[in-house]
Amino acid sequence: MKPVEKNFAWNRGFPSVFRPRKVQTMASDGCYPESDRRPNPRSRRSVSHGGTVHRRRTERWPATRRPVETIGSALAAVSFVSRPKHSSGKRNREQQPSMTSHRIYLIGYRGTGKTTVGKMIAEQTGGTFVDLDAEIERISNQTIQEIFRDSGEAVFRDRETECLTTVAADQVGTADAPQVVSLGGGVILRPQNRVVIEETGWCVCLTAAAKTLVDRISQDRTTSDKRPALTDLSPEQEVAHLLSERDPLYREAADVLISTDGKTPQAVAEEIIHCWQSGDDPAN
Ligand SMILES: Nc1ncnc2c1ncn2[C@@H]1O[C@H](COP(=O)(O)OP(=O)(O)OP(=O)(O)O)[C@@H](O)[C@H]1O
Ligand SMILES: O=C(O)C1=C[C@@H](O)[C@@H](O)[C@H](O)C1
Ligand SMILES: [Mg+2]
Repeated sequence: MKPVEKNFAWNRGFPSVFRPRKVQTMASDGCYPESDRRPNPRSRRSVSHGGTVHRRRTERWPATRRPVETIGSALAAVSFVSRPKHSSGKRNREQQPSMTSHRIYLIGYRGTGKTTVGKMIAEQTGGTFVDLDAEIERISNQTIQEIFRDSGEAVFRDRETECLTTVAADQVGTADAPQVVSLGGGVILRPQNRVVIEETGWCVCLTAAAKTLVDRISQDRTTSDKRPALTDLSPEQEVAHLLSERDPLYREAADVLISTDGKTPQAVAEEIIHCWQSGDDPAN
């Protein structure tokens, strides 16, 4: 079921202008066929509009999907997706008994602010913070750029799943001081990652218009180390096409969508903290 949105503009302005140069079908692990990979990451892949969309949650928990409601003016850009409860300590354990951790996952495309906002939430709630990309770099002793260059995206995705699984296994955080985990922009590509996210935390998806993302990514000083090209398209084309491919997956994984356009990271952090502390969908 699709979330109702406000200020949600991933694909705005990019419908037919930017066509992929070559269309490939994304495999279920979120990567492209090995045979199509070339050594240089910048020329390694093109993008697909036809990537597989896995409908895991509607198949597993059809009864828990509910219509989405937007909420009042203070949180006008927040959309609630259909999970029954989140993990702020008021989770309905009968419905999802495996959920015992107090964890906020942040997902969203590169540049939506997951790392920046995640740190703020942890600081302001007294919780702990984990950045999954930083964990992957730590266990690899390489930057993400170097992992892509030396080992390829498939190895990066394997390490991403490994790190996510490790982090998710910890029973950490409290309702007042949650563990905040900022995930990589592509973590939602693998169905198994989405299951882990679903079962071990409350998931907030940050969004922004494609142009906003291109601007933030190009201006961020960590981009050369952390954001290798994912296609051989221009930055603008890459963002537009990957957003269109990932959009359904972000929505599937998210409990809440929050637009970050025109908001400071602090304002975004406050929205998320407010939602977390309110303990349930405010519209209910
Ligand atoms: N709400 C915002 N307004 C303006 N700039 C922002 C906002 N959020 C983040 N930024 C800036 O965008 C850049 C990317 O932010 P950040 O690294 O937090 O994104 P990310 O979602 O973690 O990206 P990635 O998926 O690549 O790790 C940084 O320079 C950050 O300061
Ligand atoms: O969007 C993506 O696929 C990525 C986003 C970053 O967070 C990193 O995880 C890496 O650069 C891949
Ligand atoms: Mg980040």
